[in-house]
Amino acid sequence: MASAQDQLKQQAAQAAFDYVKTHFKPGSVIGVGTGSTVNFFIDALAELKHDIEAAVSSSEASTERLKAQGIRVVDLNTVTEVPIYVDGADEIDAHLRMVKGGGAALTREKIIAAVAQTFVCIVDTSKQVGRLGRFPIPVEVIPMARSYVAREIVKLGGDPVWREGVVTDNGNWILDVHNFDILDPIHLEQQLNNIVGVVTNGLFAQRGADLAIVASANGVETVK
Ligand SMILES: O=C[C@H](O)[C@H](O)[C@H](O)COP(=O)(O)O
Repeated sequence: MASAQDQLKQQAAQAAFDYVKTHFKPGSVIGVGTGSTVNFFIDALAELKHDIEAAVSSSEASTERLKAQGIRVVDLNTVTEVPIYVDGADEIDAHLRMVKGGGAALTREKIIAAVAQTFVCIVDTSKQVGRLGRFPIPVEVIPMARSYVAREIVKLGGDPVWREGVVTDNGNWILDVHNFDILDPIHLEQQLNNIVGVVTNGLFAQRGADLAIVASANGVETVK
């Protein structure tokens, strides 16, 4: 039997599917993120496979799952518009700023989010926070820069831990940064990006979500 949290993830995913069904223009490309919540969304999306021109995907795992559902996946370079992007998050605040990358897909997620017109974030209520940073901030680094980047992060007040053994879809490594006291997420996002050797970081504050679909025991709520 599915856990209570999985049931909430599935409810958020189903509500996102309903949103897509209402707002999606047949023949356009949909952006699809990564993670256990998105997996429920991909499974629901199969129903629309004849209307969807194609999907762009933020990970090899999601690409495989989309293809298994009969949904074509195309290279983002062949696409100029992504009207809707659906993805999960590890944390989301009231301003719809997020922490992402628990599944190491942050860089491709940030790229699709940058292209997308509407970012729909799907979460269960456990991901809602007053202030970002309880979940460690993932930072994707070029492997040879790992130690240097870690030292620079310590100067910013964080405690980086190498996610040893994990290689991203881009061939890079992840540092998970604990104990940041995040008063200004946009500023920290920029500071982390300014460290040489950082590919990107899991703070999605400059470009947050446009819409959050949050499932809790009281039902599904849409936050704009
Ligand atoms: O890298 C992974 C992504 O940012 C996910 O969207 C995030 O980790 C949430 O995943 P889940 O839905 O499995 O909690």
